[in-house]
Amino acid sequence: MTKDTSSPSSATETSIPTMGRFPVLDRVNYPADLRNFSPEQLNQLADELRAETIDAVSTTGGHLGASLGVIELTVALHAVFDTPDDRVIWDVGHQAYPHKILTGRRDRIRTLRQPGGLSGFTRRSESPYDPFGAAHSSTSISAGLGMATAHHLLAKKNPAYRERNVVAVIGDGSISAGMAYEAMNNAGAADGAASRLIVILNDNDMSIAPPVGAMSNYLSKLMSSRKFLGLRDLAGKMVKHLPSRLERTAKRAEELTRGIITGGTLFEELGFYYIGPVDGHDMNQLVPILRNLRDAETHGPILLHVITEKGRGYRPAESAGDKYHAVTKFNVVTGEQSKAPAGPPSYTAVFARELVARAATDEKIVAITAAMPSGTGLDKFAKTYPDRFFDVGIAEQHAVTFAAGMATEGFRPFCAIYSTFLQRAYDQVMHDVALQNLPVRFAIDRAGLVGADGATHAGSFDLNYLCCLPNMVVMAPSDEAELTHMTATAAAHDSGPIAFRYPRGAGTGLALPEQGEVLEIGRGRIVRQPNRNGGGKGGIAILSLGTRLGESLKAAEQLSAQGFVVTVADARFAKPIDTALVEQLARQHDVLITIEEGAVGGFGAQVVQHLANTGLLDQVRFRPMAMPDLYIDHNTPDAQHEQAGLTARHIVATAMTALGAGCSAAQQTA
Ligand SMILES: Cc1ncc(C[n+]2csc(CCOP(=O)(O)OP(=O)(O)O)c2C)c(N)n1
Ligand SMILES: CC(=O)[C@@H](O)[C@H](O)COP(=O)(O)O
Ligand SMILES: [Mg+2]
Repeated sequence: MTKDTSSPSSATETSIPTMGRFPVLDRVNYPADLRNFSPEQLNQLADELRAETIDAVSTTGGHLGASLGVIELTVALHAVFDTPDDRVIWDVGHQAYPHKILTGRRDRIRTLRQPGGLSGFTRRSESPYDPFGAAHSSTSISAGLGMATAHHLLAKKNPAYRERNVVAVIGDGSISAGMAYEAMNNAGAADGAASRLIVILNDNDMSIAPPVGAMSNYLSKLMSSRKFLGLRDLAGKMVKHLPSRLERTAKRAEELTRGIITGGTLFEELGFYYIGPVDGHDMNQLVPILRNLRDAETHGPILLHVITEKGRGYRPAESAGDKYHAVTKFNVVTGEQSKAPAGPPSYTAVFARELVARAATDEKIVAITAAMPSGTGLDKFAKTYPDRFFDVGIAEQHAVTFAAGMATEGFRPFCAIYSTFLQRAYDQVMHDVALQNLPVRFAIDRAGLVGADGATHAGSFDLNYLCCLPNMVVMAPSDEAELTHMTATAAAHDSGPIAFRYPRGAGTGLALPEQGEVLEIGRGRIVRQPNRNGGGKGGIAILSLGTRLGESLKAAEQLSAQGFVVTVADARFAKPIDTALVEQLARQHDVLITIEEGAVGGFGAQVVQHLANTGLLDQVRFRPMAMPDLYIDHNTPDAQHEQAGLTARHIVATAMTALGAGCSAAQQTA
């Protein structure tokens, strides 16, 4: 997967360079504009929409491959369904760029993922055509069933109410998650409530990496064992009155009694009416099929299985291993993506390097990812130790409990999951790991603010949800050398669960140690010790957790240039905190600032609790700095840190304000 390292342009640059080049697309501002198009016009619209999507993403970067795979489906859905009254829900939402273009957002499509611009995912506040916001996967069927049920209740009360069609489009990768099955389990038995729910399984045989698991194998078999449904087959299968659930169950019971196995699909067994597979790029099939579904007087939940190709219609994407899942800005003609200037290795790479090195001498180390092998760096581990690497699919909950199971048998599992996606597995972390004190190692990537993916992907809450769990050890490296040490520490920590969180992107560039050292649990370090020139107490202490240490040191320089005594310490551990260090800093300084890249209630809360319990809170002006109580939108990471108030400037201001509340002469002793 390619990383987006391009610097975003301003969201106010909203020119439409392709205007005039696309005569059919130019006529469409909203879906209503295309509903009377002829089949030829719809096909041409799809071609133009594809070209427009490619052109736009070439200037912004983003999730291109998935969008290219659903161009025809997007046009067909908006041509057939009465959106936004009929609801179309895009699972994950990373494939919704063409949908955005057709739903009144073409003039802003070149602001995608840029500061102040369109989100890279669906978002309710952006458009009525986005009935459900997403970015985390596998939510669409549940949300769709909820909407369908709500409409059903309204229709029951008011016979004049038109029950809306609800279409949930979910990918073959996303349907591996438990939530999708929970939803199907519910929908398949929901009787009338799910009667206008249509699930479209967009099967492109790709996740971010090639898909894994039995479900993926099953879909491949389903695909290869059946030819594409043509219109003639469909005529037989789809009549105006689709068989009711009761009729289907009766037919199935009768067939089973007679010993006939009709090859019913898993979806049929779950109570869905399965239609497919269908060529998802053939508009001339898609439109009549969708019309038929729309017009059917009764139907139960339906699963329409469409086969598509990720990256379709753009050769560089079609031939790329990752199908251009996520790209930087690129040259449309060559497909060449802009490269980040050579810089220090990413935190992800540093973690992977140390884990691979540790695994060489420790055969109990195993590594687990939930469908993010390249994003977590575990693809490197997989290459070296394929037997000890497990990609469990988009299934974070399962990943955690699977790791717990391995830990019970004496293995040393490293569960590498992005902070935001680990939220999915919280009960598993608590109930299956922490409560049983099992030594699962959580390598938590993308901690803190992540840039263009925005609030849905920010790793804001892991410190909060982990630090409150008994038995859990929580670390955060301040640089990549520290990450090496923490990886080693986690490997050596057999007495219970341990987590370490690190950010997206490049490290500081410092030389890496040959090998990580095992750190003493709960011990921080002082990294800047002021010269008190024989003076005693006073000044400012900054206790930083994680990679805000650089900003803390900058702030210290600025404050000491103004004559203040400043100590800077690297907490290393958010839990257990280094109580001796905290007490020392509180006793020796007038102001104690903590800083962390996480929501209020994480590391700072641990420190304040200790200060309060020891009475030290009454003796020091304590100022915890954490993220503000809001969701920070997509932007450059620097701008996000600025908005979060977590830069050197903010630390200085915090210190000055605290000092202004009663600055003593002792503080000026530097
Ligand atoms: C809960 C969760 N875990 C992981 C991800 C990261 N992720 C985003 S898209 C994606 C692959 C989705 O595959 P699929 O549904 O088949 O869609 P495609 O990209 O193939 O169109 C993954 C793993 C996520 N968004 N949400
Ligand atoms: C859509 C999605 O969830 C992923 O593709 C995500 O955008 C990856 O983020 P990174 O680029 O940080 O790996
Ligand atoms: Mg897919």
